[in-house]
Amino acid sequence: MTFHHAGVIGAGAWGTALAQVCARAGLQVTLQARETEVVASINDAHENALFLPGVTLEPTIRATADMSALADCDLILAVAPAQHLRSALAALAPHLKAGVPVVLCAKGVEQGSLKLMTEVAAETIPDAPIAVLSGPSFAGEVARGLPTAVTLACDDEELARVIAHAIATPTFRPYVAGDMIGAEAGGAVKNVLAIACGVVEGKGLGRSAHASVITRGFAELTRFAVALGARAETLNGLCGLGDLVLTCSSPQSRNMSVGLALGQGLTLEQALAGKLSVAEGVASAPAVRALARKLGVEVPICEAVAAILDGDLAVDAAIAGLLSRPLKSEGF
Ligand SMILES: NC(=O)C1=CN([C@@H]2O[C@H](COP(=O)(O)OP(=O)(O)OC[C@H]3O[C@@H](n4cnc5c(N)ncnc54)[C@H](OP(=O)(O)O)[C@@H]3O)[C@@H](O)[C@H]2O)C=CC1
Ligand SMILES: O=C(CO)COP(=O)(O)O
Repeated sequence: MTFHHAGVIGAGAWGTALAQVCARAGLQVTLQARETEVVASINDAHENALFLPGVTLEPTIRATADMSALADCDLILAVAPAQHLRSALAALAPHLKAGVPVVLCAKGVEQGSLKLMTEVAAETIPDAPIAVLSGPSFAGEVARGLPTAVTLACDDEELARVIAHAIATPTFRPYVAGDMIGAEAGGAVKNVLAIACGVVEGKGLGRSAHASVITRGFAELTRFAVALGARAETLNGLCGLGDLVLTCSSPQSRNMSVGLALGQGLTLEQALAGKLSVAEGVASAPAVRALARKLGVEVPICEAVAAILDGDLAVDAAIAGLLSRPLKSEGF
């Protein structure tokens, strides 16, 4: 199987960056956006002025508002945010040819249903071969051609390899893996943990606290993913540890910047005011909390983040609560 024409759903920052990657990898690219101004900006000025300003896009990328324009694609990358993936895939379904693989790129858990993105895809496009792309990748960096490596997970190893080769460039290295649940759980939970790290930063709690939250957060993330059916080793890779370290370490992360604002005393409403872009951890935190409770897994940092976002727990009380938990073991 070889691919020639990639369709990208969602022209936010990441969809646009992935369209850029695919174009650089030599694929014909059709990028579907909902806003006509985004379509015009990409087609006329080769820039996504709304979601990824300042990056010159490959001139071969064609944007469209019309989902039916993806009917000729032999590979689809679904990059709508997690809370909109269901409606985006439902809109794609009538235009999706049999056998065309769909790569899920959103990082989140669906609120209400508490479903992972692969479960949403199983309900909306049940016959499509599915893969998951996740890992440390700030859209702006990737779109500018700065190097990174990501996880491309799929049940079908051969398909994972073919997709990885089709979208790889000298600066974008997909590593294949067989564990889709691990890849998507890693991406969803690291966003919640990045909010926690932002709070640590905003409160000025220091580098040691920051490293402790990343490490205990990683334990939490792995526990949660394994309870969902993931393999722990997947979380040691780019889609787990790799993305956690990136997102928890830079205010370039929308999730970390929300946490920073909360730590500095802003309300959630103030932290999100005027922002077009998504901080997926805000919607995923309550879903991760609910799913963890259902699975009987302890996720104290995610619980604290969800309670802060709900307005049920003040930041200082959340910090005091985490610090006063019974002492634990790292293993004997
Ligand atoms: N930005 C990044 O660095 C990275 C982001 N991701 C993940 O990619 C996903 C998309 O994020 P990103 O591209 O950054 O998004 P942005 O915040 O840049 O853009 C917002 C996106 O939301 C979409 N959107 C808003 N409302 C709706 C709606 N009602 N229905 C469908 N789509 C809607 C927009 O679609 P439209 O264009 O059609 O308006 C646009 O794609 C997220 O899950 C994110 O975690 C993963 C790796 C890196
Ligand atoms: O997923 C990302 C990097 O891998 C982007 O993180 P933010 O959504 O927090 O900006």
